[in-house]
Amino acid sequence: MSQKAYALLMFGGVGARFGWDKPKQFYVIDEIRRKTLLQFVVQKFVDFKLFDKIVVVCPEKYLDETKKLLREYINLLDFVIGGDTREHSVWNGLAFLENFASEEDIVVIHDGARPLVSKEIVQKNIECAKHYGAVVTAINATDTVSYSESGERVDEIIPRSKVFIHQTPQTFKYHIIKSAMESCIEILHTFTDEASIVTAFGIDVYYISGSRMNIKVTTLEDVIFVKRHLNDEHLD
Ligand SMILES: C[C@](O)(CO)[C@H](O)COP(=O)(O)O
Repeated sequence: MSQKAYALLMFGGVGARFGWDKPKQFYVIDEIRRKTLLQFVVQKFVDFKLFDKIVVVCPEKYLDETKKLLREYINLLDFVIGGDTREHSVWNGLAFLENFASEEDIVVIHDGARPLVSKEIVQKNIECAKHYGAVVTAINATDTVSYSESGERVDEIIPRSKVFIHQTPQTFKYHIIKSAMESCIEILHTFTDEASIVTAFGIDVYYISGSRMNIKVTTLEDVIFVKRHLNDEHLD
């Protein structure tokens, strides 16, 4: 039986930390091709040609604008309204997939705010999730990392070789992510990613090597980094 692959592209947030009057997905990050973050990421996932379905999760308030910007690919996409937190948005995406997905199908969850992810990383996620059931893209910490209860002074140094920074995609067999989220539905808001939920559910999550280029656009400085990279790429 061939396993299908579904992408959940998370544009559910309103970008409070971004400091702009609209959510960051509407910011033009590719000035040469005049593409917003939203258009850039969706086009990338469409071009990968790895998915049976691509689901765009976005805030209700911006659904019309999102659809308008993506009209070029509208027949290739499905749209789901996000929830109050990231994990509620993912849950809404999974609930939508219930109509299509089989237990063993693969769900690739990706932050809409990570435009520089490569096809290789996404492919590796799908391959490894077929084998392991649950994988997270991650990189090693290269700075020294400490733990602090108060946030004012260092309590403990954590050996950095043992610290992994989670990125996306995070990829799972449908039944694993669905059962894991169901099991903690009341406390979804306490989690910041899906790997944490699946780990809390007692299922092993395996690392896929990420990339330092796969940054999450959180602030306007991050946008400058991405824009510069895309401009350089265009000049090459
Ligand atoms: C999922 C994530 O990218 C893993 O590092 C991160 O937790 C997303 O955080 P955000 O608060 O949705 O930006």
